[in-house]
Amino acid sequence: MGLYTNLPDAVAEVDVIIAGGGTAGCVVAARLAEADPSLSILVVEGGSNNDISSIDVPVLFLSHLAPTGKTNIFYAAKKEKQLGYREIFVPSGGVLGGGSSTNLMMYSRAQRSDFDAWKTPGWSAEDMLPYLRKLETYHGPGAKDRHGYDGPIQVSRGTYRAARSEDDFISAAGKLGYPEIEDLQSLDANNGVQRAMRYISPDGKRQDAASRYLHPKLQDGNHPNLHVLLHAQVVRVVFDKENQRAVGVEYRPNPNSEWGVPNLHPIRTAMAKKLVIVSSGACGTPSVLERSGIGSPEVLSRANIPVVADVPGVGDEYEDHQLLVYPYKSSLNPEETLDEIASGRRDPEEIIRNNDDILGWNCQDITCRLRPSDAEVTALGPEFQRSWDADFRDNPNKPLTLMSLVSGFPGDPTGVPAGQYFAMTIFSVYPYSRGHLHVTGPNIGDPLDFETGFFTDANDIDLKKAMWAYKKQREIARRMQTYRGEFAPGHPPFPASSKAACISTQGPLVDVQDIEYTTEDDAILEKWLRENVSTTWHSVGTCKMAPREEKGVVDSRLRVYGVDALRIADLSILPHNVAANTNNTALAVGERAADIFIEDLGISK
Ligand SMILES: Cc1cc2nc3c(=O)[nH]c(=O)nc-3n(C[C@H](O)[C@H](O)[C@H](O)COP(=O)(O)OP(=O)(O)OC[C@H]3O[C@@H](n4cnc5c(N)ncnc54)[C@H](O)[C@@H]3O)c2cc1C
Repeated sequence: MGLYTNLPDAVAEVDVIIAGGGTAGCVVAARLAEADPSLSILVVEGGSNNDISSIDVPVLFLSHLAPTGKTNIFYAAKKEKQLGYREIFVPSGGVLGGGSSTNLMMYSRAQRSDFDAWKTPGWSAEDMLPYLRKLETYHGPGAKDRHGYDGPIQVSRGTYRAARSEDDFISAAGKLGYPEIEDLQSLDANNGVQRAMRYISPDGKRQDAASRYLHPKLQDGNHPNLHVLLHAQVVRVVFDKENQRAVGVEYRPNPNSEWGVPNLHPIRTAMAKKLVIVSSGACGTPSVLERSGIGSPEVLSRANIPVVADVPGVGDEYEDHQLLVYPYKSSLNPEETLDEIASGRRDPEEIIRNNDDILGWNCQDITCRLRPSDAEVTALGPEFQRSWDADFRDNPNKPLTLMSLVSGFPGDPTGVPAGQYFAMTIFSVYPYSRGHLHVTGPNIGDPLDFETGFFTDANDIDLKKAMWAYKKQREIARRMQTYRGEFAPGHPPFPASSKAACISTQGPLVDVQDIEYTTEDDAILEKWLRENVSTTWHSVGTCKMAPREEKGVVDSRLRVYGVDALRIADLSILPHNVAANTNNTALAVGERAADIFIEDLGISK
């Protein structure tokens, strides 16, 4: 099997190198190997293999978010004034399979108008639908022509669901005018709620890109030219003497890898005869490019890196969906939430030994796409109304926010009273705020100049979206039969005299009317949002597919401007954001990219 931690000399020169074996990287590697088994391919992945039980077993997903964990890379942003001078740490997949191996397994597809808004030949929704179908074996409801039924990734409800929470949420959302939609992932449906589908097989296994695309090819004996080097971080791309053509990569052992052997060897080089494809994710790819001399001359000069190609868009316009999470006390039973397992009251080893159905659960039972009513838009003020009129009003395909129901306390349970909780997670899509992510020196260990930019947009439109979403999710929660009040430390500290104050209740609320928030309450909410907004782990757009003069880094065939034989395939290329959790778009980018590279390499399929 072509998995290495130390590269044999025979593999030090291949046809194609893929720098990063994440979601998109695994798809590209497997599809290229499938198209031409004689093509020699080397994936250079910074992290370990994905053969870890917390990856395979869905219910253990929270372990990947522990800051001490080794399965994610935590990209540290600087303190940002508008966020109460907080430093945000943005986790991103850091093992073979990337985010698909460490994520929360929510199945969520971009909207039709998201792809169309890219305005890029070959990437419209109609162009992308065949790839969205090709990647999946779908076990859910909906129109047959929208889904795939023989692809590598199984999409199902998994082996477990909290049916009472689902029904309760759907009934409460219905009272506020949001209907249940059986397939909210059809590209066209919007403004409703869905019983969640997941990247979990019907028998309860995580469906990550490494397990489903790459390993089968590594193990089937028919792809001897497919190789994967683990625990190896790509420092930079190597060019020919004229600095025009990418001919390889320099890499070093990952000193942070729990499984790697630090300082095993110095920086080494692997050579590529045909293509170098960078697929290190939206947080990793811009740094690889900048260390290679591709980027803004000002950024490169500050970092003491000679310019190979002047491409000013690299690392600019960083975007992420902006997450807020709100916990509630509930009357749910222990088997209906994650709380017993997450708090250690139930031993995970025991449920693994018993092969309990709960193993195949990600605790996210509902997903929603929501838009505000006209009156709610107006109430958010004239600037918000202008943004809405310009960007949303006439496009009913675009939601303002995505929301999920989590069956359990959504974080570190330390200090949280024993009990059963549920939570609403909300992220506003299409943020107006932008950040950046640049290197500050030529070495891989040099600190990053990274700002998320959350809530920096003109007129605070992103903040107003979050204010609307806070009020909306709370009204849904208050109409649920299992609601027993807010878990106060997870909500803004409204004073006891306010109608918005957090409460405890012994039973469900009756005759629920919407909370009226005063100007003082809104100020408290705004401050709280600034001090608590965080990453949704959906980084995109740092090496856009757009014209170079519009901060683009790659063209529609994913060719990096200014050099030859260098491509990008990951979520850094998104020209505009998507109203979805981003794994599906990463898989689809991988599929589309693979087809482009197969054509460019002259491989006939
Ligand atoms: C905690 C978490 C929860 C999420 N939950 C969901 C969800 O429920 N549903 C959903 O749809 N999406 C979710 N996502 C988002 C989704 O997983 C990502 O958007 C997707 O994985 C991005 O794919 P990518 O190919 O662009 O990059 P990645 O999958 O991040 O792959 C990048 C790869 O490059 C490697 N790498 C980085 N730098 C280097 C280097 N210098 N040298 C070598 N290798 C390098 C990394 O180790 C990684 O394997 C979540 C993400 C995270 C992190």
